Amino acid sequence: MRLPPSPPGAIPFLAHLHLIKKPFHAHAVRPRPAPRARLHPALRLPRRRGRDIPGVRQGVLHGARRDLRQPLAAPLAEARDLRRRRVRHRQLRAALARPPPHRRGAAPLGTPRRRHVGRHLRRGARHGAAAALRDDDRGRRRPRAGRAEAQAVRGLAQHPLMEAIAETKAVRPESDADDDTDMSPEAQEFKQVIDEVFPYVSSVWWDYLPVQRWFDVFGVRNKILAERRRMGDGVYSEKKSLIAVLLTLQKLEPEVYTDTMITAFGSNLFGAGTETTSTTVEWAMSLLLNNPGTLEKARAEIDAAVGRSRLINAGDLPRLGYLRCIIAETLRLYPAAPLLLPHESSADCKVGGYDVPRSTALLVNVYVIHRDCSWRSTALWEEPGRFVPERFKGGKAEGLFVAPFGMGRRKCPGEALALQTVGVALGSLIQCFHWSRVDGVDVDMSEGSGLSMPKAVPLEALCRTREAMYDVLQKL
Ligand code: HEM
Repeated sequence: MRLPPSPPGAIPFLAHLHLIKKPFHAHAVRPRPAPRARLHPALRLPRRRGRDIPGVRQGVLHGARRDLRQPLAAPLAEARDLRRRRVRHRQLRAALARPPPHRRGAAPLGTPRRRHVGRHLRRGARHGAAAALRDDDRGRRRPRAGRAEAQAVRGLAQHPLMEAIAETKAVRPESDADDDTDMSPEAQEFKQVIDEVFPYVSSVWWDYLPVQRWFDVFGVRNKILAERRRMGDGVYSEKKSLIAVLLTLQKLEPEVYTDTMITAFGSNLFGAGTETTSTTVEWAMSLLLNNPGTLEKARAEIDAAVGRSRLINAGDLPRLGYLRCIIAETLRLYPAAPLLLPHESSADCKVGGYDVPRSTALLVNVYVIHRDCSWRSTALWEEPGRFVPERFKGGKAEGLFVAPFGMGRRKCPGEALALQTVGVALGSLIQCFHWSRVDGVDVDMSEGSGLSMPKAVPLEALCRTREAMYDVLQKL
């Protein structure tokens, strides 16, 4: 068996665990691979679930891309949940859980049931995004004059999701408005849960210490149980939210669409969709603030395609090619899930010419792949560290590997909604406000650690309403 090479330094019990540094995607996976290496060396980690198989927790590079693109019914696509034991079915399984029944192997891709659900999800998402971005709501969420903080940007991106999934308002009604927050109490509560729990569930070594099976090392289990109790049994609505759609399907197939499944699916979507989307908007705004020329170009495009007499909406996005390039370039440089979700081989297989035994945990490091310039002798990305949206113009990046939403059967089901939400949120910010950096200092672009690769230093910027948009905003 030709196992991927391992770096030196493994010690008993911990294997390579002590070598892992934060943020994981940027450090642990770069133990200097040989030039043109097809696969990063594999880190060995403590045994999982008592099986005598070393966990390979590693970024897969270069040649491995082909293997990963092959029919992903392949063993690697399985991604069995690594944390099933601890984060139980009902709440807060977030993106870490097994897929809901219609996304599991039992219902093969393309079966009528899967297509049916997919169609409803997309329709529900469109409905939610459209409703959420109704002009009257958006006006209240605009950053106040002066300083805009990451929180305001997040609220803007979060709203369509909350609306699409549960018809839950993210914005406080005018009558209840106070000066501290625009968020509705439900939105605040949800945000609090995400903020509290995400740093824990994204911990890397928590997964791998056998001792955590007996002790709740970080108090995570208790936290999740407490939050589950607090959140109750889910939010139901008669309107066409995703949850309402699933409840309709429940009537047709009650054994599949159980209450438990719907509750878990709802929290999965919330968990997987909010931070990723809002983080992407925050990274994009940060990049634009550091590249004012690009910001101006995007604004000119919006002015030409949308005008100044109304706000941008989702229907405008197909005509805003440059804005879409900005989003693609942001996701290339700062993919919200830099290691995708953990995949696990369900059978022995080969990746990049190496044998990968069954039950090996495999992390695909798209962060590194997206910044790779050394595949074969041809440069993959020119100046990969630079923000150049033009590289996506006119399909120029076609054939290059960009997979911020993953690939195969476990690919992100929220991709269309995410691109729409990010597009409208970012487009509105560009269209309505003049932006500048605080004290003229470059926005700090360091990456923090966490499942959705947050910024280490939350974005703070100065904004001023554009005169040309003043009337439009006044009428909201
Ligand atoms: C910019 C925003 C987003 C990014 C970058 C993103 C990225 C990803 C990635 C990389 C995966 C794992 C794919 C893999 O392992 O191959 C994933 C899974 C998932 N995403 Fe997203 N996502 C985003 C937004 C959303 C939204 C808006 C939703 C839902 C409303 C969503 C729902 C999910 C779910 C449920 C999964 C788990 C799928 C499964 O386990 O089969 N995501 N996402």
